[in-house]
Amino acid sequence: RRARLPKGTRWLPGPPGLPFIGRVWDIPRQHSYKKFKAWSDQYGPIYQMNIFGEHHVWLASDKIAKDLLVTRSGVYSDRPMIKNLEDNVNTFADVWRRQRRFVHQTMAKSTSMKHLNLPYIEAKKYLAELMDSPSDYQYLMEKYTGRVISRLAFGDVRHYAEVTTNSHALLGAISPAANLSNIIPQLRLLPMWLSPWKKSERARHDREREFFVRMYTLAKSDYDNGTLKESYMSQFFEGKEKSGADDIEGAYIIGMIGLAGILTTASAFMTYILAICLHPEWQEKVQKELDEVCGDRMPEPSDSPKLPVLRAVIKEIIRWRPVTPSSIPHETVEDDIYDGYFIPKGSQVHPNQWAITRETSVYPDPETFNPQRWLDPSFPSYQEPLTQYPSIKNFTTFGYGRRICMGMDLVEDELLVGIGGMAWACNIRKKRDENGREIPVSATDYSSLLISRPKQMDFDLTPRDTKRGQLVKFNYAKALETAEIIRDSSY
Ligand code: HEM
Repeated sequence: RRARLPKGTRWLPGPPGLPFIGRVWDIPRQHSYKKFKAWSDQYGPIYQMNIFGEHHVWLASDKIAKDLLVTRSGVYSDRPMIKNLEDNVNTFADVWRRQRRFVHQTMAKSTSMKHLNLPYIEAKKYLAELMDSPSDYQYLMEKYTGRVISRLAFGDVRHYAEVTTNSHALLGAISPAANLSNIIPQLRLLPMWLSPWKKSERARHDREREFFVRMYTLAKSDYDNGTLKESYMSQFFEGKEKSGADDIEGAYIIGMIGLAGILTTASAFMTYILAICLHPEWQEKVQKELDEVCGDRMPEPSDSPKLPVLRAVIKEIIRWRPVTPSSIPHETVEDDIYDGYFIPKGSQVHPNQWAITRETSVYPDPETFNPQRWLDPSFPSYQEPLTQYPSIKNFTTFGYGRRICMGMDLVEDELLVGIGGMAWACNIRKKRDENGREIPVSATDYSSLLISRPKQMDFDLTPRDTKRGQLVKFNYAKALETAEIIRDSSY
């Protein structure tokens, strides 16, 4: 290693470890991002570590993340191979690289079409179902985001259940906490009969491929018949010649956008419930704002400029509990030198969201859920004008540079009408036991997968008043009657 160090440069600091395996025994399987933050507190906002022969660099500063991943995006925009995934899925990374421009155009078109107003339309169904069955909230939140993305990607809301199942399976496959072979890459060299991971990954991969190809074939036949609705699929068929992608590539690209769009946004919805159980005063503040702006109607995306308090709550949700706290790593395609430190080609660079959202110079008292930090000029994170800020766009929890999340515009609308709709229609609070005592909820009991979410909670959800309860039912019934909303088998 020393021999490769270019003259005049140094290695980054980092926790000392054993040759080859590094410091692997010290990395907890659960919430490892907290340990990586603790090391950045000790070794500085950029540090390195070798793990099983791979070079990792952790970033705990928004400025350094921007210096590297945005300003030097030509070097820092590859994705590391996910060790546990089947080979042909990894080959898919090449397709993604070539087709990113196409995906970008597709998502931009979706934004200009206001996502066919689906976040608003589907929120009518979501709110009606949530009021009917609050304890199914996790399922219903996934169903809401699932129906929206299923319609946008494949032209039909009714594939949401399969998209969701495949998303959960993929999340398990790529999460370090769920698969040892994602931490110890050498495990993938074991033959199939010795490796339970490989066997279950092969089965998962085959199911996913079958689903993607089936969606594609179905959409293609609808497209040929002239019945395919405006969707990412229809845009793909229209631009197929130019994109140069073949059928399988097209199926994968759109399938993957589908999988990216469900569990992420649903996680932020779940944190809203937790945050409001712990800080009911913010529910009241959002309700006051919504009453003034929307009165008797559900909030719509176009209300956004008049709803800074709601946007502050939403932004604080994804700061306080980032959806992908350990981040999604980038990989360097050539050697680089930053501030005199040498970062070799092939380094995996992690902009640790848990650490970056806890930079005390930007977010004083970072563990406290405090939307006020986005509304009050005395906080360093405050930005004006309040008709535009706070905005979740380009926030650190959506990543950086060329690989930044492509779903931000959609997420913005989904959270505004979905969370705004909940605040407009319902009161959420901690459940009480038979003696009227509040049942506590845990502020920290989150899952450890790459997309993190609060564990299932007990809480009370009731209509704010009879009128709003009736309005939610009426809106949904009307949307069904006019076929604005397509019914599904479960409701
Ligand atoms: C709260 C919700 C979401 C969060 C927090 C989130 C976060 C992220 C993050 C951290 C990345 C990696 C960025 C990087 O490597 O620098 C990413 C990538 C991506 N996201 Fe999202 N995401 C969300 C929702 C969505 C939705 C709804 C969609 C699709 C409609 C989507 C589509 C994508 C795609 C396609 C990529 C891959 C970009 C690439 O590798 O080139 N995301 N997202």
